[in-house]
Amino acid sequence: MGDPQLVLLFSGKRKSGKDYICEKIKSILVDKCTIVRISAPLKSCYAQTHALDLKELMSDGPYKEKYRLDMINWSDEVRKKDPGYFCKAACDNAALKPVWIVSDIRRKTDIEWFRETYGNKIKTIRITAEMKTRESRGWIFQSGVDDVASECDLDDWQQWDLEIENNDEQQCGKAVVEILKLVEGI
Ligand SMILES: Nc1ncnc2c1ncn2[C@@H]1O[C@H](COP(=O)(O)OP(=O)(O)OP(=O)(O)O)[C@@H](O)[C@H]1O
Repeated sequence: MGDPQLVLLFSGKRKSGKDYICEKIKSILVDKCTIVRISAPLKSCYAQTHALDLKELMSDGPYKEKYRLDMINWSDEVRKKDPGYFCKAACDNAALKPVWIVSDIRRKTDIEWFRETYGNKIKTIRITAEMKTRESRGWIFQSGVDDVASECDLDDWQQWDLEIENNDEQQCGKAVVEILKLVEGI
């Protein structure tokens, strides 16, 4: 594993647009960055141990939603033994680039692991969108998913380097400008 110069940690509720914004940043920074998904080793390990289709699980469709609840519960068991397990696995597999875009930070323990590992190279970014926006993007409240730690643990965390709203393209454009300021000089 090579160390990056800057690690951008993105958090947000389901359908707030984490992936969408991370892909936009990636399309601008291109070879300077890579997207790191904590969900990647998590899903690959889950698919392997449960004999499931990893490609479908990685996509943004009904297959992922069908298994989300069970995956959350299974991954919680792994985290109980080692809270940084999936963060470390994701970083071990990440490409050597100056900027890492971690698209799916969900827990305080995720941030703690990155802080312990990468120190002041980390910047934390919270993406928010109104409930009606998230609904228009397909979000439907699901008990056991939207009311548990994987979705709510960072709701009361207040040390974000950047808090951005993503309800429309205009806000998204502003957000991208703010995020790119964090990358200046790298
Ligand atoms: N600013 C935007 N303008 C238009 N569409 C958007 C915008 N932001 C997100 N979307 C769309 O909303 C949907 C959800 O976005 P995305 O998958 O990025 O959310 P997410 O926060 O990663 O969700 P999840 O946690 O469920 O993976 C996608 O179809 C995406 O294209």
